[in-house]
Amino acid sequence: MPTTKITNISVKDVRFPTSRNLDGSDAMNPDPDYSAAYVILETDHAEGLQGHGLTFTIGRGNELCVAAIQSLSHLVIGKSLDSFTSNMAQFWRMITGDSQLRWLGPEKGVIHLATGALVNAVWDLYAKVEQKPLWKLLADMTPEELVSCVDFTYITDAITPEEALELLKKNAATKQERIDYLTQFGYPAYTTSAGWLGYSDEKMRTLCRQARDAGFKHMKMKVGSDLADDLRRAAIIREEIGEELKLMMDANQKWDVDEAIANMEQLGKYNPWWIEEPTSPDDVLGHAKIARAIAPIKVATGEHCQNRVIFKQLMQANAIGFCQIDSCRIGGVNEILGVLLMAAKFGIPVCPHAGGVGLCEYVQHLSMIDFIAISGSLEDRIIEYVDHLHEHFLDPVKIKDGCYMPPQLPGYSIEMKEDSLIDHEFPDGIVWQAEVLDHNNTI
Ligand SMILES: C[C@H](O)[C@@H](O)[C@@H](O)[C@H](O)C(=O)O
Ligand SMILES: [Mg+2]
Repeated sequence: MPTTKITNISVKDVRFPTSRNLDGSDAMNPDPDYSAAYVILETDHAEGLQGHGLTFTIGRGNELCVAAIQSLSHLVIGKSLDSFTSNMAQFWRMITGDSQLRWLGPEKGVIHLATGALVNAVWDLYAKVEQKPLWKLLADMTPEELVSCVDFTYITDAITPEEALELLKKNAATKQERIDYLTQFGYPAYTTSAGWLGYSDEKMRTLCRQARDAGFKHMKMKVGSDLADDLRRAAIIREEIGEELKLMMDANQKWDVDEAIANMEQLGKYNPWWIEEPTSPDDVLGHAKIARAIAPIKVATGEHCQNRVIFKQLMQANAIGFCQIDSCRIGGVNEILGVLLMAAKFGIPVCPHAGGVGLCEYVQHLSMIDFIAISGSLEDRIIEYVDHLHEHFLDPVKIKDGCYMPPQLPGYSIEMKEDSLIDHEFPDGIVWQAEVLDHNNTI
């Protein structure tokens, strides 16, 4: 088969005016405009295949990610896909190892968000060329092949390639059973759609009822603005969902460590399963202190965890009960696989961060490969689901009875419709031009 060459890259600043309805609002982020720094890898493939990837932001600053992706583009333009896929760990080290760009991180912040978009676009292209959805491409790899995708630099004190191999080999013989299970029942999801901070009590009640009727067994609410308000809203949600559904709380980094402990003492009355991002995402020891103080309520974090090293420390310090990988905050599929392997070794369930734009489409593949080949378990594992913006994707997620059904089309499910990309391009797309008109009319 002829090799596929990456001939060019285009990068787009795509934004959705979600702040209009306060969708996605939380205590730290009251007015997010869900956005994507969106990459298209052009190729010379006979069927015109392209690789698509994005990194998620909440509006202003998306242009910085676009610029960072452009700065990385020389690392892939003119190269063949085979030269990457023949040694995926080396590919990832090459992308994160440009000595001048590395200075901007290393492996954190805007440059790492950009890495996530670019690396994921390469995986999307790889899966399309192989004509498999990404989860299946990974599921069909031997344990040796899967381990060879991971850069173990800085994590060998937590897991070595040999240990990873052993772990994967244990699950290899029974992979098909779990694929069959997913095909029949799907992967369990939880919803955050009802619990955004900016929603009225009435809207929250209606959405709670709808979510319950749709078969969800877990729901997440936002906390962290005002304790009295959090307690009042938690009481309303419990009234609507009853005691048997699991309730999770998300403070989006609002609290100091001791404040988190004190507040959770009171919110504990509503029996939360986890408290998410109780404090700064960089405060490993702070998370550990909170975890010790509020047990059996668990601590969850990860959507702002900057790389595998911080995930490693959170696990080593017994600071988290749930690991919330984010598909494009860290450096894409390769780095995520390293985190999934560490989580499996430490026995910590992975419940990915999703929602935003495209994150549900992405993470379903990651949880599925975790179940099929890595942890081999569904116990205490659920994928976040938010009911926004799926209509913009060519292969949107399919939810059945509160579960994600395995995607079937080749790729990483992240390709957006052409019209959506054009209409939402910032600032010239018609959606943003209409926003400017609205704004001028109201002043
Ligand atoms: C600004 C965003 O909507 C966040 O609130 C969201 O990602 C959230 O933390 C989540 O866990 O879904
Ligand atoms: Mg969160």
